[in-house]
Amino acid sequence: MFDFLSQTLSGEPPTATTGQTAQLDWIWRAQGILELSPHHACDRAVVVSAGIHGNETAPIELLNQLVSELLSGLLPLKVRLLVLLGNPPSMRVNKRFVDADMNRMFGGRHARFCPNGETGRACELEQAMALFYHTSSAAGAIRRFHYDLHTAIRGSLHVRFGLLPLQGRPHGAEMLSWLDAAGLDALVFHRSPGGTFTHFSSEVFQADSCTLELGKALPFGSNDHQQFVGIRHALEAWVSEAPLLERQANTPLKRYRVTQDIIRSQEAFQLHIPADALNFTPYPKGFVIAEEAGKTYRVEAAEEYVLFPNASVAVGLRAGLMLERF
Ligand SMILES: O=C(O)CCC(=O)N[C@@H](CCC(=O)O)C(=O)O
Ligand SMILES: [Zn+2]
Repeated sequence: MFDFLSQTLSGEPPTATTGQTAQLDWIWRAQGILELSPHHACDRAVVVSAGIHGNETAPIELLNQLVSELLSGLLPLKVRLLVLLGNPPSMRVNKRFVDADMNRMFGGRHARFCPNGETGRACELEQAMALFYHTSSAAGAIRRFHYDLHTAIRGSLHVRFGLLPLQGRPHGAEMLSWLDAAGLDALVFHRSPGGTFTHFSSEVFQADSCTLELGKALPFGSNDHQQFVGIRHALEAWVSEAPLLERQANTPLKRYRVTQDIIRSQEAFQLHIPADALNFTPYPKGFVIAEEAGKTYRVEAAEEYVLFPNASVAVGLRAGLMLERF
């Protein structure tokens, strides 16, 4: 039985690209792209992805462990499952990306970037997802889900949280209660379309999709896996259709919506959020968040919370989000 992560990091295909166990069939579709199907019929098609940013290693290790448990028969598989390790070249060098941020390229936006490894990979992942959802539908698995796992650059006042893409239909109740039971601290609702992988799966395939932020980004081998036990159990329960225990956290899940997408549209761009500010730090009305020629971003509500502030993004990309509670 091959180790999916080692195989992906090696850059080589496995000796056999298909196989089966007592419970499932697997197909290695390409580097970092593995499909698993149970022998019995099922109605869910689930995509789990990690490593869209190569330095966010804990979720990559988490998915690798999930694959090992499934392939060894330790965990029963009850859904059709596509496991994606997003950006192997950036995983090899422990960087968020090699040339450009892939999580701004989905939904065909890769065509707007200078062609590079990430534009090609974003296109390959879109096609792998399309093939998976279509073949799953043909096999009767018509309920689509996508969880894209990340860790953040900064520390955070909410350690574990989900980001839900903008969509024209309500977010699925089953996914929302799973996120609650998984012990997340907060949910953030986007209010504009984006080039993220979850926006793509939600918009194009009507999947119930969520970006999961699970802690702070650290290199391979440096993660404290105790911090990821809750989400590991939640993912195991999801793919094996086992009941998930009630939420263990003693505070209810908080809800935020995006009030402002801070875009760096020029080279000369100043962000007034200190380097050590944690995600979800509140700022008062009137506070100047960022400035560039002809544009000043200010806190407009009584209080807004900052998320993912980053002045060094490429021109044209998101340099942070401002949020409000609701
Ligand atoms: O810590 C940071 O600055 C970024 C962490 C990260 O990669 N977050 C995702 C969120 C995607 C979303 O908005 O759904 C990203 O920025 O791509
Ligand atoms: Zn990320």
